[in-house]
Amino acid sequence: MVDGFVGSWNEVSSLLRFNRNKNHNMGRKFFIGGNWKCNGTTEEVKKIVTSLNEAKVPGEDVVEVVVSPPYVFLPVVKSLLRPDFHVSAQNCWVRKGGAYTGEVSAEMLVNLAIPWVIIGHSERRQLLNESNEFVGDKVAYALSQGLKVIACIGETLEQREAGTTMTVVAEQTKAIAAKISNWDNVVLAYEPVWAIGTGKVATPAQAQEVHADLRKWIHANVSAEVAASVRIIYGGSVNGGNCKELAAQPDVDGFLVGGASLKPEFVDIINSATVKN
Ligand SMILES: O=C(CO)COP(=O)(O)O
Repeated sequence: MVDGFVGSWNEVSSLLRFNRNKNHNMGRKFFIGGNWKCNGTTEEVKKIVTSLNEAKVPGEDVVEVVVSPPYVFLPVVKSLLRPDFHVSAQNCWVRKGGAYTGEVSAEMLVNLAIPWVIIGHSERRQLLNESNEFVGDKVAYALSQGLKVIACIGETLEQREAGTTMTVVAEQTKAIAAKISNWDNVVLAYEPVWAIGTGKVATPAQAQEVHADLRKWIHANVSAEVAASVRIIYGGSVNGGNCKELAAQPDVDGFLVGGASLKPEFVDIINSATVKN
């Protein structure tokens, strides 16, 4: 009797889980990040916020929207932005603040109630020599302070042409996995370097292939649970024209958008979340 009850409860709960997953893409809410990079004046930033505030987009139950202005504009954007959208910093320091001229600490972001931070963007990896290990340390420290992290990975054109894409992104992910034990507040952004700012977007098949392989890697090296639940978003020349086809890929859980996040087409990209429903 007890066994029968346990059995049927397991059946019911797995059925519930199945239905929930079927409707919501394994429970992974679509995520749209707008990385404004090193762009904007106060006036321009206010204009972008005004147009975002007027935009018609699906509710927070369907899509999570996070915009990432430069540090100096974080307070103004946060104060003006609609409450269903959130803000992110583009970087933070690897440990507690102190004598680190020019840096901004995770504690400061928390103090300003900035919930998200981008870490390991390829522009920082390339231009500022941020290593896999340094990125892993930064992700771990930011999480330890209560921030949510968009952790970026991705291969260069040379590495793709040499057939090492998966090795490269697995190494980058491994360096993060080595430093953290809880992935609940991590979104992984796969951003092939050759696609960033080049207009050369990955094909939906290319993006899907890497995302699916990454999920398999996480399944084997982290856990089945994290593999099923972690959101893997794509970044690199996403625009209003190509977002729907990319969004339709089963392992693409959203986008990290650069150039197009400064333009009205960002709203179309947010609306591509409806492809999943
Ligand atoms: O780097 C990116 C987002 O972080 C992508 O930039 P683009 O969308 O301009 O290619």
